[in-house]
Amino acid sequence: MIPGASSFATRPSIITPSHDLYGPPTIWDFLGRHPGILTALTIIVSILILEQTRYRAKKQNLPGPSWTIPIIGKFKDSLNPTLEGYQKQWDSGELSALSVFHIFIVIASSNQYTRKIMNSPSYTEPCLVHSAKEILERDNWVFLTGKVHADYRRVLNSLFTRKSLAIYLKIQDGLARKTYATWMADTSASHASIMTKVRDFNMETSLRVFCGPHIPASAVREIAAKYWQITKALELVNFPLALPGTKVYGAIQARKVAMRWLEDAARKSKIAMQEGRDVECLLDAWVMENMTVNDSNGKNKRNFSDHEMAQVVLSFLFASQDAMSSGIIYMFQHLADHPDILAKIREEQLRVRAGDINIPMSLEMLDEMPYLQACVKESLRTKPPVMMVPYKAHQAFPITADYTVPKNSMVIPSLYPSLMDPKIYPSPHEFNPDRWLDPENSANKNPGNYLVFGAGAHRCIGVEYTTMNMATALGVAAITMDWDHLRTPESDKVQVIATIFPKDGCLLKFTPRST
Ligand code: HEM
Repeated sequence: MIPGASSFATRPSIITPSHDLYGPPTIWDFLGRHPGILTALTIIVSILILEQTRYRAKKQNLPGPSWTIPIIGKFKDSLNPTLEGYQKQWDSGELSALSVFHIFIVIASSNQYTRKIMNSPSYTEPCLVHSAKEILERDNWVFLTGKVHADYRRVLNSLFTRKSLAIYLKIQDGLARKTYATWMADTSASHASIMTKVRDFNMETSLRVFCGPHIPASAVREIAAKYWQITKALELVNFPLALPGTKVYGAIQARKVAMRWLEDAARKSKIAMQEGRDVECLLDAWVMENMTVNDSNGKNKRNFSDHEMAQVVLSFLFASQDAMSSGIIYMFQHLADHPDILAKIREEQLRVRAGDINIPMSLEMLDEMPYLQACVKESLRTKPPVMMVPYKAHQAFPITADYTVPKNSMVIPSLYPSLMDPKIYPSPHEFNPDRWLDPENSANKNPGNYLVFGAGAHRCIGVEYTTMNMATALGVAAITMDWDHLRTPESDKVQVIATIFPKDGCLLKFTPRST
């Protein structure tokens, strides 16, 4: 008897199969005849087991799925994010875990851990969404960290001084009036989604504030039209390769178009300032700032190239286009749904303007409009355009005594739960600007919960700019227009596209203000 034959009789051999003797061919017979396939399968199975083992080792006791979908992980969910999905994740724990395309992700929901992530630069740094480096280019200043970041940011802070803001405010006021006139002139439209209207309005405002007369109207239209490609690519994790047909590829093409115009604007701004023309926009303010610094202190000369200046403007567009559009859309929706609050805004507007609705908004006037400012603050709190900010742990980060975020993981502070904390903001979903008017209110007593603009070294550089722009857009709207909201079952549902928008697109009808 052949040694081992008895075992062959009970278990078909993968070495010497005999169909006649042992019944129909099995998978083992097949693999026995194709050892290459067997090896490949063994390798794949080992990789999959390793993937699960590594995921579980990183996750430890954190809430989250106990195994990850091979290779893609939660990629499908990240393609179609919903507020409900995020809420489920936040509800699962102060820290929770998941994995997408082998990227291990820790999500923080509590105010304590959220702030800790944003204030621990020795362990963490912002990484924005996965596609951001492809879209903005890797050498964009927003990816700097530590001292180089702080130094660069100091230069950019000088573009948001009160003197510069006053120049931008004039542009914002003028464009709001011009834009609203076209919205009201459109008598054909009954209630219609304001998504595109507001995005175009916001893009024109941004580009005129940033580039002034140095960018032609055709370029503003072209960038506005192409920018949607960038918005669409802002998913937490994208398909890893920027191949033609992918969203990231489309976004890169849009960036190239925008950068050509922005570089051209930087070049023209330098010429205009050298010719002694007035400062009319952010680029002009920057060029003048450089010229002044260079005159008084030749040693610390830092001349920014057209490309660098264009990259900064692109980073501002990137940071503001979706967030500001979301903020303005929700502001219109909130005020349409709260006519009593809109009436108080109007009363304040007329009082500060001494009845003259044609006076352009100024910083001094804004200072005298606390109710308007409270409405902007509350609108951003109840519908924060940015709900989470992706960071990366550049080294193992002991976030709690029991858990260390592994090096190179994504670690995501969530802003939304802090802004909805019922202990700080009773009836958190209620749009209640009054909570900001009483200095003793828990909202004012706990500024650390107001995370609309983030916290720490990378806190939004455009906070004052944003507040001023939104207040102007709303103040001018309140005195020049009436707007009616067609509420639908989707009005209060949230659609997540980079930021958040009402699911029905916010259906409004604008008419000239009758009184
Ligand atoms: C409603 C409007 C806006 C919201 C809700 C918003 C929110 C945010 C948030 C949450 C961050 C991340 C902060 C962090 O990591 O701690 C951020 C960063 C940033 N924002 Fe805004 N933002 C808005 C408008 C703007 C505007 C208008 C500009 C430019 C004019 C701007 C420029 C930036 C920049 C450059 C950063 C990165 C700062 C850095 O890394 O140093 N943002 N913003």
